[in-house]
Amino acid sequence: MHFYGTSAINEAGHLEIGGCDTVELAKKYGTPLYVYDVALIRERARGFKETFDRLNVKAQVAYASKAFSSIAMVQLAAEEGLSLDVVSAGELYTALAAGFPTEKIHFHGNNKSEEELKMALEHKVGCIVVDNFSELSLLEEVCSEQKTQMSVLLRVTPGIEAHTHDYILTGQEDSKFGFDLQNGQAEKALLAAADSPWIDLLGIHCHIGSQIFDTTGFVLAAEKIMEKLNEWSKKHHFEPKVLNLGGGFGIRYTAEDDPIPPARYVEEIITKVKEESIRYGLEMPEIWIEPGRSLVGDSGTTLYEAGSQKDVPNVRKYIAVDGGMNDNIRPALYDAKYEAVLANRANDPKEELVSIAGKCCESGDMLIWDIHLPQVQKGDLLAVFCTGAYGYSMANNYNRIPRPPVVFVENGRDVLVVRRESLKDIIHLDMPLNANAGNYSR
Ligand SMILES: Cc1ncc(COP(=O)(O)O)c(C=O)c1O
Ligand SMILES: N[C@@H](CCCC[NH3+])C(=O)O
Repeated sequence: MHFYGTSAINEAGHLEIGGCDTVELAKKYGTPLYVYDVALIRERARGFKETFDRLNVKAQVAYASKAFSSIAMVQLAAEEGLSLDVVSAGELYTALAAGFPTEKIHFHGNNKSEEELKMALEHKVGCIVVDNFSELSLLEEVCSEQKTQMSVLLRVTPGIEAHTHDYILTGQEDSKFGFDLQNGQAEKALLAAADSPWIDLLGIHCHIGSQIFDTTGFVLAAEKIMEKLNEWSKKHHFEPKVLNLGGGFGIRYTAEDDPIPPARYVEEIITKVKEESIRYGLEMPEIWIEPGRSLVGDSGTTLYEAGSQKDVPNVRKYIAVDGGMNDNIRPALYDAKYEAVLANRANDPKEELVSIAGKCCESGDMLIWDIHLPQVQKGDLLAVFCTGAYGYSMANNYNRIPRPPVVFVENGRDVLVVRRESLKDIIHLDMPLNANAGNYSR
């Protein structure tokens, strides 16, 4: 068993996280339940920041809140001195509700609405990452209407095929994101932005994809961008203050994953940008990054109760749990792999090979195919590791299943930070068609 952060087996043979017994947590909050190891999030955040400090580079580490956004999570990011990447009015609203310093918010998205841009301006976010020409003109309109200048990064697509799942690749030429660096679009956007009295062009942004295990793609992207920046400095006297190289740093989900330490990504990116700045005689820009998964991914564990079982002789044994693709759609969406243990019998020998199914009406609703576990009994507690990123944030109510609560644990204390959705919550947006609405309160 691989232990993440503060996870360990206690004297009772139970999995504990943050000094809290997961069996007790399950009793107190019910299952399914997301448990976040706060100390591990802090350690990851500090690791990134210390690397920049050690290398003496001006930087911002922005937490990509799409990985897991909640008021408490955003407040934790603020406590750790992180900036924040938001992609929608909803993520921005969460940040505002959390009292996050708005000048440290970076607003992303490939189809921001006029309302979203107005909201960003009204709350004076730190910068808007402009994705395409339509957005550039819409932003100009909104800024000129409100007589407000806005700081901007231009998102470019460098034409890099990083090695990861196709659905989470973003740096390749054929992508819905960003201005193409090679075909002249990015340069056109640069000129348009530089020409606008309403836009303060801070620099360039690039994000090549997610769950990437080596530094080659990042280094190549930095190299390609620096080459263009050299060209643009000569042709257009443009030198960026900021170079944002996005997130995407891979983490360990299973024994098959062998990620490099987060600091290595940062070190290699910085080394490349420094080298290229010296080579071209350019000022070293501030380096911004926006990790999501590598900040919160391995700090999250989901607890489930084992329920019904189905044995298909000579084929496989299915163990169904009380959650599934509602709270973790990644296996269905990306064929993502996870490790798990029986949290109430963590020392018991592994005796059988089983597959963990969810409770949705979908054959693809599987959490884990083929895992060795002790003989699972109804009522056992299954802990699935590494569900901290893109678990809760992509959770859904398919089959009208309420979303689980989220608990933060640290130093033996547990704090409920997102409550469980109730059946009332499930129907609270519904409008009855006639008076026969039944007796259930809404
Ligand atoms: C623009 C942008 N920045 C940052 C991230 C965070 O990526 P990750 O969670 O892989 O670090 C993403 C998601 O892939 C993204 O699209
Ligand atoms: N949601 C994805 C990654 C995409 C991240 C956002 N660009 C995942 O779970 O791996």
